[in-house]
Amino acid sequence: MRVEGIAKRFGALTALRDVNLRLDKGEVLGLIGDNGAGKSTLIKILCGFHRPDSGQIFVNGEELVLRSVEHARSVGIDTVYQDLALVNELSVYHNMFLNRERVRWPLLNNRLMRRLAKQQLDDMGVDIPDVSVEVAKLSGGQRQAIAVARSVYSDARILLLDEPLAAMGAKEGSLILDLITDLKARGEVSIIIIAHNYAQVLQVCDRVNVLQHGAITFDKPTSETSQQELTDLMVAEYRAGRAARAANHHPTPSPLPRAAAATPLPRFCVASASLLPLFCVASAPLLRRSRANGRALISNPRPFALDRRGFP
Ligand SMILES: Nc1ncnc2c1ncn2[C@@H]1O[C@H](COP(=O)(O)OP(=O)(O)OP(=O)(O)O)[C@@H](O)[C@H]1O
Repeated sequence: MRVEGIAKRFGALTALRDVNLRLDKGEVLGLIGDNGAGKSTLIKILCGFHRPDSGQIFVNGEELVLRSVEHARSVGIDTVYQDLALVNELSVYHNMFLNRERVRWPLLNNRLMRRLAKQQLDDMGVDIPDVSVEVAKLSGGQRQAIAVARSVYSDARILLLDEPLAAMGAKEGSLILDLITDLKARGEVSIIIIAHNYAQVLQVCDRVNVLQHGAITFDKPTSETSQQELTDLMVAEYRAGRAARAANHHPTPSPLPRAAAATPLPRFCVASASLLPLFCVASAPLLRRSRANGRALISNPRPFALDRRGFP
């Protein structure tokens, strides 16, 4: 896959400015970048969810104008999102064949789907003893593995993994890393992985790209870079961003007193305040009378008089 000059704006915000990227056959490419750098936006463009404002995508040398996620799938580009798009209430095998169910007319061929799902998961080294169990009962790592296996067995040739290792413990994470290593060894699928853990990126990827300011600013084989270099890049980016924000920031000491001093009191406030003594004097007799009535009622409680309809 080759991506040239991809740009994407959301209103006034430029998410991607000029992205150029290549993914070789059978390669695992790590895509890293700060929060909000545009990584997910790029993945969503590559899987047909967003239309880019400009730029081109080529697969096997041919330009592709992706119309939808289904269109991207039909040409072999599939995505595993952070939320995995699994149906918790369905079994593992039903999820594996979601949208491409095997049918023995007029019924679902559950037996065949069960057998194939078990076989496919075993092939990929994913250990799920019972594929009839509901997906909701599995661990995060197992669920992620099912989502990946589903994409691989739906004939995806390009797999886009949006933070597949996020929020996973060491054991679950290593299940996915093993799975990706396995896929890499087969060489049939090319993979882009978004990840924030540089150690894992270096462990599993062939090459790493850094997305900054809406463009790819760093492209190296993982064998030629290190966790330190990637961390330094990100820290430098963070410091540059903070310095830019500080340069644009005009400090205002305690905004409330300043605003109060700067803004004159509205005229109606001044008028109401000056009328307050007059109001107190005028309402004093009324107040005295109502207090007297209250005292009289307390000392001599009277039952309510009821009218003819029985209302007080
Ligand atoms: N649908 C949208 N509408 C408006 N703005 C969006 C939309 N999607 C993304 N953005 C904005 O585009 C920018 C890039 O977002 P994106 O999610 O691609 O970043 P990211 O690099 O994946 O971040 P993270 O690592 O935090 O997931 C952000 O400023 C985000 O707020």
